[in-house]
Amino acid sequence: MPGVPPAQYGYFGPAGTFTHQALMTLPALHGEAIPFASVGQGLQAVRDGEVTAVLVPIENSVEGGVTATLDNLAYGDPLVITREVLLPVQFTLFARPGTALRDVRQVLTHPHAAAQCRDWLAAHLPGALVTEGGSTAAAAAEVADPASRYDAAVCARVAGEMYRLTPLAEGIADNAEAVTRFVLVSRPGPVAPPTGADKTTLVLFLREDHPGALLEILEQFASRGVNLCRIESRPTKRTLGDYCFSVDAEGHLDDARLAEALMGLHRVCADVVFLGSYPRADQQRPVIRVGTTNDDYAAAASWLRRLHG
Ligand SMILES: O=C(O)C(=O)Cc1ccccc1
Repeated sequence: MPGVPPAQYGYFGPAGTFTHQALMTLPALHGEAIPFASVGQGLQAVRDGEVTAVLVPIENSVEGGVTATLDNLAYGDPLVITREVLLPVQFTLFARPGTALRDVRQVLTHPHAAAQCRDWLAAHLPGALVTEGGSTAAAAAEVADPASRYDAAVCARVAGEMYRLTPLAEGIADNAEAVTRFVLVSRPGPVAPPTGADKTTLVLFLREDHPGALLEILEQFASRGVNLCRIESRPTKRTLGDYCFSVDAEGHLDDARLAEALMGLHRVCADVVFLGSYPRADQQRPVIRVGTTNDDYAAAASWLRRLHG
């Protein structure tokens, strides 16, 4: 179409990262894929309008939350999640051609990859120093340089092949079932309509520390029949012991039970950051409890109006 610039999608790169592979599973995103060396740089490029959206890792089934992503979304200028992608991750140890496993003294990889292969590395390379760097693919690129001090990288098979490295050991994750969750992040805009299997991400700041403060937050969800699929505390970075809560709730902003829970949270919290309602990657629909459908809420509201006579 003349005059309309093609969309540009950023991802946590370089080429060959797990995030890059996750982006490839979204063929509906037509546009140029642009790598960013850090989550922060990618998210800033969205804020600055350099790219339409960026794909970043947010959570791993073994290692937990990706704090660089959670904190940037919680404390940076407003952004929203519009999609999520789940990717099973498998790790391979790659070295420069000619290097044998017994020659490996220094290993470079991403912190989440190091954490997920910790037992294997301790058992098979007990004397090796494991250094955590930018990304798994950046580690592969570094190891490919003959002048590098690193002998091996833990990365995806595609990354090792891309940089013409030699696989020394495949499937080295301590948990073969590990899955990483990635989110596509855009500037705030109209929320896409519900699909019936949606998630809403929020960051909740307590008004003041008091007994039952967390219970008060949880009650807003529980009393409206809203299930949570993730909750974790993150330091507010103001003072030691001061936390906010990063939450994924089942449902969409257009679901009356979730909207009512949000209004309740707005009353009891100092701040509620809305990070988007988007379709669940697993398409799992919520169990809807009796009395919590949109029709139930509408009927309750019209009953209340009728009380005026
Ligand atoms: O470094 C990468 O390849 C990433 O995309 C981040 C990451 C690292 C380990 C597991 C999943 C995602």
